Amino acid sequence: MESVIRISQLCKTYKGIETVSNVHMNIKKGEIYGFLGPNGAGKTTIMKMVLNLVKPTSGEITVLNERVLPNSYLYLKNIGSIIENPVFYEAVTAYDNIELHCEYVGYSRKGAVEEALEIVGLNHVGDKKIAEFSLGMKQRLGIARAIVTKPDILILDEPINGLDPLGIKDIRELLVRLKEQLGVTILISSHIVSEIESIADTIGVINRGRLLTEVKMDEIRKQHSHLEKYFLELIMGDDQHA
Ligand SMILES: Nc1ncnc2c1ncn2[C@@H]1O[C@H](COP(=O)(O)OP(=O)(O)OP(=O)(O)O)[C@@H](O)[C@H]1O
Repeated sequence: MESVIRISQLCKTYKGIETVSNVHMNIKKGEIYGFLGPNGAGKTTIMKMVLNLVKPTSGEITVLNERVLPNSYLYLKNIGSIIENPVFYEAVTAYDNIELHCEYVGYSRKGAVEEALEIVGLNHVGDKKIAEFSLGMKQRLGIARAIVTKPDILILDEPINGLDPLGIKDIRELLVRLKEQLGVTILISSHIVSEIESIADTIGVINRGRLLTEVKMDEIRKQHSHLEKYFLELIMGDDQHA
């Protein structure tokens, strides 16, 4: 299957400390790639490098067959993203926030904002100001903003953070729908294994800046009862060698 994001020999050093070390990843078209690792493992840094928000120290990133270079930006039109907590204009309505985003990225399609709000289940509160939104509503709105331009790729950094169990279920179902109905490729990070277990096609596990494994969920299911056990064994085994 075709790779939409290819990462090879990727390294990032901050103040002499290598936080991402020789990482290789292959995210295939139309899959949900669960990017798992403990706090501080390097997930956000890698996602930021894919989005050209952080420049790699060395290595190569290719998105939709285009090499990401320091001044690349056009490829970003194909990607919707949430990195860390989504930030909005608090005094502006949900609808206007998404519309402002569309204007900013130069996207205009009639009904796009309504459609995105509907997909994430916020169509009834489009005229509410963000100041009145709960954390879960903001997370959903972050996804609405990420999908409003109908991107081929979604990069979601811990999008389920702070949601209640029902909210988590909704977002999971939404991501699967986006994959199945729209063929969107999704890279989603988490440090909570159970959030990812039921929806991911492939798992990449990162610890201390190194990718320990990249494996199909089907393979894990064949050999292990739970992803959590597999994940903890990998991380603890790696930490023992530190
Ligand atoms: N701008 C920066 N300057 C210095 N160190 C940084 C910077 N950004 C990240 N780091 C360090 O890089 C490492 C990886 O951080 P990163 O945020 O990528 O991890 P993460 O896997 O996303 O963690 P979490 O699950 O907590 O969000 C951490 O040790 C962090 O302190």
